[in-house]
Amino acid sequence: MTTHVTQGSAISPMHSEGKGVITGQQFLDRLRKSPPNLFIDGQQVQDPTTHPATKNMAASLAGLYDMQFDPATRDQVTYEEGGHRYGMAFMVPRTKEDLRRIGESHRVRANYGLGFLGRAPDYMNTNLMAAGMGAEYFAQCQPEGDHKVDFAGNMRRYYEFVRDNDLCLTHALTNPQVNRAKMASEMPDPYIALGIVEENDQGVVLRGARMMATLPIADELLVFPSTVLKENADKSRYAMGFAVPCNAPGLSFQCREPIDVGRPTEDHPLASRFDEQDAFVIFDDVLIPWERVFLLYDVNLANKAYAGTDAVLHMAYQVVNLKIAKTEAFLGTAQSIVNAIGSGGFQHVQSKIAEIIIMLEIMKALEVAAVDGATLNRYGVMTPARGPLDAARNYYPGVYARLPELLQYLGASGIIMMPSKADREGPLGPQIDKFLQAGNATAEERLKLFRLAWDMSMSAFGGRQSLYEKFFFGDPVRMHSALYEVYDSSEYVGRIKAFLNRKDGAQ
Ligand SMILES: Cc1cc2nc3c(=O)[nH]c(=O)nc-3n(C[C@H](O)[C@H](O)[C@H](O)COP(=O)(O)OP(=O)(O)OC[C@H]3O[C@@H](n4cnc5c(N)ncnc54)[C@H](O)[C@@H]3O)c2cc1C
Repeated sequence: MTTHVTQGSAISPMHSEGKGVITGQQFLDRLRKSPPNLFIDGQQVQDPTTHPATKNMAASLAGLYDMQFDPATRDQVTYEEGGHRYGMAFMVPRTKEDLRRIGESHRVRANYGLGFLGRAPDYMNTNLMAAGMGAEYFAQCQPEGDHKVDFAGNMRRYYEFVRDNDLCLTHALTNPQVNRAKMASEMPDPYIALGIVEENDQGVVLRGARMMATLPIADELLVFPSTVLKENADKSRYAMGFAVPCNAPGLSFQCREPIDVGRPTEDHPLASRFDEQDAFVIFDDVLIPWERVFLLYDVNLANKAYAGTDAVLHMAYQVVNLKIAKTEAFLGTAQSIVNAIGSGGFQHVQSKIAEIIIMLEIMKALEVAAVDGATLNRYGVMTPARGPLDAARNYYPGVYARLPELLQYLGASGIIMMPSKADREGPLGPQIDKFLQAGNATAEERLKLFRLAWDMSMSAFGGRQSLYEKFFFGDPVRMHSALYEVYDSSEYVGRIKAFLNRKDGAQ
């Protein structure tokens, strides 16, 4: 591999240029000035704000940033502290009311993308808030060599750095899917999985790859300790937690084939706006300055970091709110289709809409229960209850596939017979207007609606969403196992035992 260690100083020291929220334009300017090292179709993206595959997503992110200044949403998505205004996901909740405010902010921001923007910046921001508050957790770790590092201070300062500059973060947790029967150290090359090459006075040098980073159109990559290490040893070169700018020397993001293929928003209403991209992340001897390192070598600490800081619960709280917004979008679209073609009188149609309502109400109830059962954690952070959030993040991936399926059942041929905007404006326009009108809408309105349903459920965009919902919070199989491991059912086991041994009047 090429050595970039000598160029390591290219990563500037962390300092806060700003103090709080930025506008969409400021976000775009920053992205243009320091573009992430993205590769698409064999070429490096010079400017993600103008590249055809990324410019619309960059513009959509800018729209999210602008919500922080829009009088209609400003107070919902930002908060004030010490004379500065910050994004709401950075707020440290001290009360249940604070948690409710944060939840509302998550939903307002999620509605902007109808819940289809999986990794809007709030996801990582809320992770950092919890990690920053739980920074003490990282004080337990020390590097191998002579370098004494204040990991806890680094974590805390990094949270403040991201908050103060209103940065957009992506993250990458899993190692390449080369051979899941083997440990990272047993691969054909010890640096297929991301590993530590050396420590030096400037920082730590990393080599290898990570499998997936959604939203690589970002300022920084966070590799927060993950729970996927299989190493048996207490110490491992594969255990780490750090952050790095997405334009760091030696760091590359190999993006998947774009889903935004340049069609008008009327034709591809979601893909043309919210192709957040997924990238394979390659580290070619990347130097991570010490101030950006949070944990090294300690497998046990790495594996338990999400739980040890409660970051997982705050992230799951963002997720449950996001999924509420997404389910509401499915319900709104499904009901609009039914209204459009006049099928609402059929009993099985009502039953299909009812299925969506039930999913939505379950998710809403779990959100309420998570706040209701919230408690202050050992770092003084009001933390949503684990039980309802575990239920939500295990429930939703299991039922999600039914949502696009229901749209297909309700829309039937309408979801495929959708002439494009160009067709509508072409020679057959008058016929399209006549034959493809809806019971309650013009052909234009009807086609826009059905194209949205198609992008939700059948297009390349919809297909990726189906995969995303299965895996974005982890492998559902292992998540179920984890739930089995942590859930305390001893009270109920005891009750059954007592019942079996009960001596009562019945014979
Ligand atoms: C669209 C999309 C976006 C994503 N975005 C991100 C992101 O932004 N950041 C990020 O870090 N990750 C992201 N992920 C990755 C996600 O975290 C993983 O997909 C998930 O953790 C599963 O890991 P894997 O994909 O490597 O699957 P694998 O671990 O390779 O699993 C493949 C199959 O083997 C089975 N399997 C493998 N090992 C075991 C085992 N030990 N026990 C039982 N079964 C096993 C699995 O059940 C599955 O059926 C994304 C994934 C997708 C699909």
